[in-house]
Amino acid sequence: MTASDAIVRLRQLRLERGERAVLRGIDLDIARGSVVALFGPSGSGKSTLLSALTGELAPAAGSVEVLGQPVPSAGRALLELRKGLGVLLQGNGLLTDLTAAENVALPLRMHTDLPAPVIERLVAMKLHAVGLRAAADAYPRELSGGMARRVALARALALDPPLMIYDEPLTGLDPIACGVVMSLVRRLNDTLGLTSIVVTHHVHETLPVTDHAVVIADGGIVFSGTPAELQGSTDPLVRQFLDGQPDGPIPFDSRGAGANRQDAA
Ligand SMILES: Nc1ncnc2c1ncn2[C@@H]1O[C@H](COP(=O)(O)OP(=O)(O)OP(=O)(O)O)[C@@H](O)[C@H]1O
Repeated sequence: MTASDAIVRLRQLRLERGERAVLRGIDLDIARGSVVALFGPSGSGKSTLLSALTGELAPAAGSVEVLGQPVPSAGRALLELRKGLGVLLQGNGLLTDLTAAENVALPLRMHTDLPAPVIERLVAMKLHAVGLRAAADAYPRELSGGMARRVALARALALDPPLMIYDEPLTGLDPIACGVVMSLVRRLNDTLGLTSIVVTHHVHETLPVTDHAVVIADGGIVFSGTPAELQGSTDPLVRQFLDGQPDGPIPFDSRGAGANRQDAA
């Protein structure tokens, strides 16, 4: 992969929470146009890694480049970079007293000076993209969990960000809604020319739409490759995670174990 193919480049990245290194020595390139799944046991540092991409957490060492530039630590430059990131956080974050359309319009109202009729048209397009144009006037409480997630997705897409970041997009959804959301992630990625990073525990629902899978555990990347390579992996850490075994190299309480390892690092 050449530098221009990578939309995210991490080099010898070390991320700390408090005094403790959650991740260290992370090298990773994410190819433009790909859907990349980031897996790992609870507490392994997936959300922490996302925080580094969005500039919420500065590296303790190493570098983070997103959209071809080092992530600024603060100020206007960081706000500008964030406009290029569509982030769907855990939970939908929809405002309950606004309709679906009003929720999707929020980022456009906040970050652009577009006239109201243009915003209305853009909102209709985004809702159409997630298959919910007819639900424009519904309030979040009137939507199913899967529909609400898709409205949140439309809102994350509002400013046409080239990079989408999904943190646990399937939590709380039934299997059918999981399938719908993951197919949508893939379809939007391809039709809109995006790059997508999906952090999730839902390995089996996610792998079919994924180009590249990364597993983090024990403070580092323990696997990086295609879904087929992941499924064929014989690495005990990877197998334990994939097969959901309680006993294995990853201690059951991975948060505590990580803390101990870092003390030694
Ligand atoms: N704001 C914070 N302050 C201090 N420690 C934190 C903070 N956020 C996360 N941590 C710690 O950092 C470690 C990694 O947490 P993180 O949330 O990144 O893991 P995760 O892989 O996303 O977990 P999960 O799958 O449960 O969401 C954990 O030990 C967690 O307790």
